[in-house]
Amino acid sequence: MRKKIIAANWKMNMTIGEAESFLKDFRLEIEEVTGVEIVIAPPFTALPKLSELLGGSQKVRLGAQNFYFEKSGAYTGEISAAMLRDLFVRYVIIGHSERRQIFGETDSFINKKVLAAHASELKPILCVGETLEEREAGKEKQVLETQLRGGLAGVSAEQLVETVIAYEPVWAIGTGKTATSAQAQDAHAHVRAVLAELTDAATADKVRIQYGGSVKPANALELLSQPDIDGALVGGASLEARGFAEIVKAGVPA
Ligand SMILES: O=C(CO)COP(=O)(O)O
Repeated sequence: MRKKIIAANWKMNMTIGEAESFLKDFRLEIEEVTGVEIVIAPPFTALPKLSELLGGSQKVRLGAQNFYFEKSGAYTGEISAAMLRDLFVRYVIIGHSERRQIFGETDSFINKKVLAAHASELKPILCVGETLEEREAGKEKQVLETQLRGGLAGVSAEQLVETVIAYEPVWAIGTGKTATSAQAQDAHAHVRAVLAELTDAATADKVRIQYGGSVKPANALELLSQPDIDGALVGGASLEARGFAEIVKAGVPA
């Protein structure tokens, strides 16, 4: 069985002080929780403090929201995989729709990051998802397939098992509109079918596929009960310790 993975994507929120106080409250809330993997992806500035406070905790892993695929050099404003590894970061979010839309990231650029992450022992959380126009035109499956094939080009079966896919329909991000559990399950099953085509069914069966887009304590259990939904990538609702802890608890095996 795939262990659920619940990740907080704090986006451009949380000062160091706010992150510290979140972690203090959150750890109390999840003291009894087992059987679920928890990831927090704060802004870069809060990573050193959280890394120090977590001290290599197995219970809460650190993620980054971005990085650049080159090893070092003249890339003003960028952060490398080795810099993240210095802070014991395990996961990195790649290809979030905000990076695709606002910062113009393409599938081939995203693919370079996925390959560089694996080469540096960072586990990618590769985000895919269609816009409202694409869904209304009935193209969502085609869009997912293009993003997956492009983003995962050259990724081996062993690496795919260490990759998390996040299905985030763009129309559900920050809008309060969640995909219904049936819509999400349908998309996740399609993602898994594409992964099976890229490798084989046994490999695809091991890959964890998160849902993201207005996940809240009130809808987490229903979403996480679907057969192909193996976790959540949570934005807004991950900024509050108790609410995020409730979502984490929805991922604990029954
Ligand atoms: O983009 C998301 C997580 O990466 C989802 O954001 P919201 O949970 O705020 O809709």
